Amino acid sequence: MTQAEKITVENGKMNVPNKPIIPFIEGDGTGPDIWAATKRVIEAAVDKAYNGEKQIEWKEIYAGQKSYDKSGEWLPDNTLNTINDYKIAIKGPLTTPVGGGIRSLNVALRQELDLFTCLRPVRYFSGVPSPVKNPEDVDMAIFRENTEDIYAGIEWQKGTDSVKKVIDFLQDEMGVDSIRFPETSGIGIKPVSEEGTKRLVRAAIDYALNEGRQNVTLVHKGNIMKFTEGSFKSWGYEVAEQEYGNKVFTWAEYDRIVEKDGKEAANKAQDEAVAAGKMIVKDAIADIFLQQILTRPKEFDVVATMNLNGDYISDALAAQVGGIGIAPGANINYDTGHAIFEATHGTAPKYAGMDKVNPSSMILSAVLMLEHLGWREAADLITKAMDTTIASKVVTYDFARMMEGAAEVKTSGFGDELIKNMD
Ligand SMILES: NC(=O)C1=CN([C@@H]2O[C@H](COP(=O)(O)OP(=O)(O)OC[C@H]3O[C@@H](n4cnc5c(N)ncnc54)[C@H](OP(=O)(O)O)[C@@H]3O)[C@@H](O)[C@H]2O)C=CC1
Ligand SMILES: O=C(O)CCC(=O)C(=O)O
Ligand SMILES: [Mg+2]
Repeated sequence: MTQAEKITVENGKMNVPNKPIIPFIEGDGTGPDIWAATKRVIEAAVDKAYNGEKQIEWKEIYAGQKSYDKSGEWLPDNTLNTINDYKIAIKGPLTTPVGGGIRSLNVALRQELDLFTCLRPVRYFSGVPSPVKNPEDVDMAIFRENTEDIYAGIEWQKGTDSVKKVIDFLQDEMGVDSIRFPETSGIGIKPVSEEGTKRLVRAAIDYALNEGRQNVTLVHKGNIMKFTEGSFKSWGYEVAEQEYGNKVFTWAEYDRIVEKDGKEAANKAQDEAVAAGKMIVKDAIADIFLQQILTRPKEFDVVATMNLNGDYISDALAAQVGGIGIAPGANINYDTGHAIFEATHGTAPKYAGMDKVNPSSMILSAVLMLEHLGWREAADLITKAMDTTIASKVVTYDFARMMEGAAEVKTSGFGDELIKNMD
């Protein structure tokens, strides 16, 4: 029997043994339902692809309610240390209360392990019911910065001594006179750094070039938040031009040519760059971008954006290809090789324990994990089974309610169906 071993990373190269130990967090709410189906599907695919030559040994680690009930801790050090040590993990969603209580454990995992990219690929599976006319036009990969922004949760509550101190400082020492209601305001801080932006944009450009994509769009609200979102745009263009100059043509370059030689010259330069096989790096302001991905999604391939924008954009795009039930994700540090794979959606608490929700988001996150491990044969088996199963209209409630002639199955039943359709 093959000995189970840790995945290691040496000189930036990941070594995956035939029997890697992979930690998992079951998650809160519907997490246990979707994890049970996901685990069975992964095991069946690996078994089928490698005839027992490869196998995953699962190692349960704890976070969220299950952890709190067990040890009184929401996110024990042991969980962080284990992921740090074993490099790759997969998790179900974890609850974050609104307006008080603990801060997001999901965000804490990303920050503590410095998983600076949240990669969320969004593509259409034929037959999935969608609210738009041409959902197949959506094929985008979102690179969401995962450690900074207003999402970092640096904020002070209204009426506390701390918020008073911050407001006094802003008014007395920084000359701020635009806090509309200082006595009743809470305050949040939005850190966005050059370092954080550049490593994220670098990851997005590398991905786009490797995947042969045509463009990367930097999405920001830099007209309003000039030194955070606006700087994200400038630093993004900087990294594109300084590090990928011979492989990309940027809209910053386009604008410089317009200024110097006019629009015709800029259009000509862009056409020549595209003809020479260069990839376009462009940008869009976040509000209009949300309209454009709906009206002309074909124009966007890879999206690089900040944390909060990325959160909104990923749920919005998921809706276009059939909803959050089929939206996978991965939190990755491309420098250290650490990664946690997780669905885009949350705990969907009203369905907890009902064996009802769609496990596809978590299963497709597992596909990303298998691809990350280099186990493409197993990943492809699952993706193909997903195609076949959806085409046969055997689906969970979320798709069944929008699909004519569907046979509704439970979470576990959808897992069974995928396993049956693996060939
Ligand atoms: N990474 C993570 O762990 C995340 C955690 N969360 C947390 O999850 C909790 C609940 O968040 P909430 O805003 O309700 O968002 P959720 O994503 O949990 O659920 C919202 C709705 O989306 C649909 N949905 C979600 N998951 C599925 C699925 N697997 N299959 C089919 N439909 C699904 C359901 O729609 P319908 O009602 O129409 O059937 C559900 O009611 C919060 O505490 C939040 O902070 C949120 C996002 C990510
Ligand atoms: O951490 C949470 O509870 C929400 C996170 C979230 O919505 C996301 O990462 O997409
Ligand atoms: Mg979200």
